[in-house]
Amino acid sequence: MSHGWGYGPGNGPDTWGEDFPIANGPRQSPINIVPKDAKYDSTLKPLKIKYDPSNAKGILNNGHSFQVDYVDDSDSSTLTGGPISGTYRLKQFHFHWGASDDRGSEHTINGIKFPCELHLVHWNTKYPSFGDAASQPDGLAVLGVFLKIGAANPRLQKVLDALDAINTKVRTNLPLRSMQSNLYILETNKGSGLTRSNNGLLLSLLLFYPLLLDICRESRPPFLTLTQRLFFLVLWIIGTYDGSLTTPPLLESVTWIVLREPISVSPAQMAKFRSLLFSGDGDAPRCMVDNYRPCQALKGRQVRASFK
Ligand SMILES: NS(=O)(=O)/N=C1/NCCO1
Ligand SMILES: [Zn+2]
Repeated sequence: MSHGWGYGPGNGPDTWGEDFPIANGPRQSPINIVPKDAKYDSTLKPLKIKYDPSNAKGILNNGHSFQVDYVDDSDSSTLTGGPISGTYRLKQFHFHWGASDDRGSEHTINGIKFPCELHLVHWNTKYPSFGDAASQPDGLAVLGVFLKIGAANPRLQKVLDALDAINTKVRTNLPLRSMQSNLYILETNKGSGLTRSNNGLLLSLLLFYPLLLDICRESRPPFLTLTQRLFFLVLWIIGTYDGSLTTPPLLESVTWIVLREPISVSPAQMAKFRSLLFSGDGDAPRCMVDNYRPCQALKGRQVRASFK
């Protein structure tokens, strides 16, 4: 039985070009980001993230990573601004990580690897579906967030708590009922009049909360109300560029938006990621680690940044 693509010695990233020749294409991902070579682009608009936790529909182990899938039949969870035009809907998020803390991220910064990288995958609503968008040069936008070793991330823990139920590769989504209430990070300050219904900036995934709150603290002019401060939330982009999916079919349809600020993950939480298996029930167990593609050639592409 021919094994599909994976991260092992016989089916890893250096073999993907056999079935997916685009692996050697002109805009492959990930890449090494060299901040001093990135071009500061003052025209980059503020990134606007709006996620509705009730859109989360399931979590699954797909044999390459685990992902949380979102209902994407409306514009209730979207990404706008930054380098993209129009509205992109959240489809799913997933992670890439290493067998040890010295590796695991797909993008690198000055050659430095992080232990883990979060990808939030969005599709351009100018196309009828994710599948249609995925074959278009401006079809997808993926937000990349690095995870760095530090304090345990209580909000990340809510996601990791679900992993015991998807330890092996499965084909179906595990309902997320128990997690939905926790998937949201922040009840924005009710006193500020920002409520679930009317707040377009309801903060996004639990994974961003500490990040956004810190940015809010750093960037907020003291005289502004929380409401106004929220609109000053700035997510610094360390690198945005035209790239591809980093997993087969490696389609060159992704606008990558890699954030500068990492979020924290504890060693114990990293151990939880590493407790997953690539293998399915009944197969010889193979630990799900090192599920990252190495950096690809830049091939003349310009990487832009939202800060000097
Ligand atoms: N790592 S990645 O580029 O986000 N890859 C994928 N594949 C399907 C959706 O996102
Ligand atoms: Zn990914």
